[in-house]
Amino acid sequence: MTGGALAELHDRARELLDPVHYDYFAGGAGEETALAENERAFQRLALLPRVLRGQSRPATPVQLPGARASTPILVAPTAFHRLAHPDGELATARAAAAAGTVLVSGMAATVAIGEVAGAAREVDRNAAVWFQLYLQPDAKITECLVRRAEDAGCSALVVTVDSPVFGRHGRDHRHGFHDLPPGFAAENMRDLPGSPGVRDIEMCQEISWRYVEALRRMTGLPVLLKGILHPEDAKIAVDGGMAGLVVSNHGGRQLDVAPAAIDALPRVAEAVGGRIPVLVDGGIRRGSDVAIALALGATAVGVGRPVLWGLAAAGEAGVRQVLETLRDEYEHVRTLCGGVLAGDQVVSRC
Ligand SMILES: Cc1cc2nc3c(=O)[nH]c(=O)nc-3n(C[C@H](O)[C@H](O)[C@H](O)COP(=O)(O)O)c2cc1C
Ligand SMILES: O=C(O)C(=O)c1ccccc1
Repeated sequence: MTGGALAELHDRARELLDPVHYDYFAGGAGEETALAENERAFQRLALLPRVLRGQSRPATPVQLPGARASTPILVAPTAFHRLAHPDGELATARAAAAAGTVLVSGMAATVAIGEVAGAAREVDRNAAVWFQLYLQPDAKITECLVRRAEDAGCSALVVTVDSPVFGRHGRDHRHGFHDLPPGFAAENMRDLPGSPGVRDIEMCQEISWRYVEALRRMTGLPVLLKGILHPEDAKIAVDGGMAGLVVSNHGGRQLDVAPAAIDALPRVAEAVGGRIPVLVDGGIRRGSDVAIALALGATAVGVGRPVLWGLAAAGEAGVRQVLETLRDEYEHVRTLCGGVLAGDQVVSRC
């Protein structure tokens, strides 16, 4: 459940969306424990403000791989935006560019990456768009997707590594929702080598670090790994030349017994030791969640479902409202905290 200032947009989205599509966006894996924990974990945390620090006005830009964002609040990759709004990923891209932040556009987008990146650049010619992908068992397919992202002008790749198999989403199963309705397609998967039409996205449990290394050699783009929770995996990623990590349990849509992303962040940040940026997503619903994540060592955060609610409620303007609200709240909280956010300011409410 979305609390705070974004609750109304969530309610509006729920009213407007087909209930099957609403449940696809809202739902999680298994008993939805990881999904609920992502939000609950933030409620268990509080921030100790520092005082009398003679602050300057808050400016909160962040340097990220291939992007300088004006806020540390990114759009996380989510699938099938045209199910939320007819403009789909084009609207999301325009809103992210207007907010001066990075859109991570998904491999499972319903608009092709070239058009998505083009829409962002029409708003701001320096807009940064990253491309999220799942490594495919056939390296030729992965390589073709990488070239499409490069040709589109994407400035980084985000490889999602928490999905050796598809998550089991009970709500989708109960609705019999397994495929996009007619008229919608995962447009990045169209006309790939050896497959006429739209190819299925494959999850493959044989994918290993060797595939990541092959990808790194395939492209000059920075590569981030998304879905890291274990500190040892974070160390392997740093040693393997990754440009960044996203601590994430995939919004509670993969391993249901996974911890909340924010609870996994401190150990990952410690293992990385500042060598590369560490991002986190899952359960970010208000500005104070952003502040807590940054205090615990994140460089930036990703926002998934709230962006979908904004998109469903009001298209581009709705996504802009989500990003602007989170930014405004975050800057306010940061100022009240004395303009600093460090690990020693985070305390438990329990
Ligand atoms: C409907 C939906 C689709 C998603 N699709 C993808 C995807 O294609 N690739 C991916 O890496 N993550 C995907 N995610 C996970 C998000 O990138 C992100 O990890 C998650 O939504 C963050 O949690 P939040 O929704 O609580 O903000 C999806 C999430 C949702 C809700
Ligand atoms: O729904 C998801 O969470 C997701 O990651 C996904 C993966 C492939 C196709 C569509 C969505």
